[in-house]
Order: sequence, then structure tokens, then C-alpha cells
Amino acid sequence: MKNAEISTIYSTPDLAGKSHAYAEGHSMQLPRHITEYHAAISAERNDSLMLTSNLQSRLHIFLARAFGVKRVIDVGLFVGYSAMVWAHAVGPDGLVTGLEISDEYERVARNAFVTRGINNVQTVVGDAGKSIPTLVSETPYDAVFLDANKEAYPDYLAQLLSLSKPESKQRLLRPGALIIADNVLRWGHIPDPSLTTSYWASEELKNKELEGLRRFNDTCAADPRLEVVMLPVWDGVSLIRLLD
Ligand SMILES: C[S@@+](CC[C@H](N)C(=O)[O-])C[C@H]1O[C@@H](n2cnc3c(N)ncnc32)[C@H](O)[C@@H]1O
Repeated sequence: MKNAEISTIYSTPDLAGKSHAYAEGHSMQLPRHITEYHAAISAERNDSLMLTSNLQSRLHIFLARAFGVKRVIDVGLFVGYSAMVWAHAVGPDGLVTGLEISDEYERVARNAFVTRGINNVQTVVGDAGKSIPTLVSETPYDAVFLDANKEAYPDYLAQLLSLSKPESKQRLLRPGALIIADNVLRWGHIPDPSLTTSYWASEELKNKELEGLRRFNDTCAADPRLEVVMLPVWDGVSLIRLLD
């Protein structure tokens, strides 16, 4: 719908919900082990809000296949749902590297992969800022999914770019790599700083996250090495391409 404002497309939350369900019903199907894992986490865990949605996952799979993605870094593994989606997208001969600071979450994720016979995911426990530089090898990655601590997005982006210089013999990301960043609109708080709703444990955390996301979004839009499309869907998703 050309020039339509997003707020005027769906006049009620009910209509937005119906449209989402319809879109889901008319998109590619996900394998059952993925939808079942999503449902199990949603039913059993009180931190399941951190999950990406099944519809967003279809976009990830679509993009991975369109971009020829075989190697992905999943920054913010949580209990392994998004990594499981990437594992499906890249196929058994691909590789997903999941980075997670919590050894408890990583253990749950690893167990989920083992019990489902998924063996193309490797996990690294620790602060992603420390793990990312260790991933440079002979074979660059094709894609990154940023979904960990929002305040560190600018640092993660700076690392990805500085470890993927055109003149370098070894680089972390290949030219043309895809970076997908989740939560870039943060419930509308990024475009509207006057919002008073708060989902954060403290004002300090809120301010840190929002400041980090704003800096990240501004950098992506301004950096000549990057091409970005920010989608105002879900919690805001930026699709970023490394040009060189
Ligand atoms: C929103 S959740 C990720 C959800 C996951 N991508 C999915 O959709 O299944 C964010 C995760 O990032 C992890 N995290 C937070 N800070 C981190 C850091 N500095 N390094 C690595 N992981 C971190 C959290 O423990 C949490 O599991």
C-alpha cells in the first residue's frame, strides 16, 4: 500500500491479529520440530517473551536461502529456538554458531539440539563481545542475527565491520553478508522518546538499551559500507547488507 501509514493499515488490534494469522497461514510452513519447540517454550517458561516469532522465522529462512547463507552467527542463543530455525535454513552441511552469556540457557539449547538430532549448531558460552573475535577463520560467515543485549549492538556492529575489512586476508563476514538486527524499534520507544510505558527492570537499563539501539540505527543508516532496510514489523527488524 503506497505511502500508507502503518497505524492506519489496521484500525484495531483485533484486525492486526487477524492479518498476522492470515499472513502466517499463507507463508511457507515451518517443520514441526520448530513449531513444537516454540510452543513448548511458550507454555513452560516465564521468560518466553524473548523468543522470536514463528512468522519472523519464516522471513529468516527465506532470506537465508535467497542469500545462499550456509554459515550464521546467532548472537543471543537463549534456549536455542532461533538457532534451530537457522540450522534448518542452512541445511545439514551448513553451520550455526550460537553465542550465549548464560551457561544455563546454553545447556537447555544444547540439549534441545541433541534430542532432535540437530548437529550443525555449535555454541559458545560467554559475553558475545569476547566470543565474536574468536570466530574469524579461513571461512567467513554469510549472516549474523543480532538478538542479545541491546545496549551492545553498536559494539557488535563495530566488531563485525572491523573484522571484515576488504583488504584483510581472513575476514569474519564475507562481502555481501546479511546482518539481521531484532528489536530496533523497542516497542516504539526508539521513534517516540516521550512514551511512558516501561518494560524494563530499571530506568538505567531502559536508558542504556535505548541509547545503544539509537546509536546502532544511526550508524547503520550512515555507514557507506552498509545498506539497510528497517522494517516496522514485530519489534522492528533491520535487514542490513555488508556491501564490501
Ligand atoms: C532475546 S534473547 C534471544 C532469543 C533467541 N534469539 C530466540 O529467538 O530464540 C537474548 C539472549 O541474549 C543473551 N545475552 C544477553 N547478553 C549477552 C551477552 N553479552 N553475550 C551473549 N549473550 C547475551 C541473553 O542471556 C538471552 O538469552
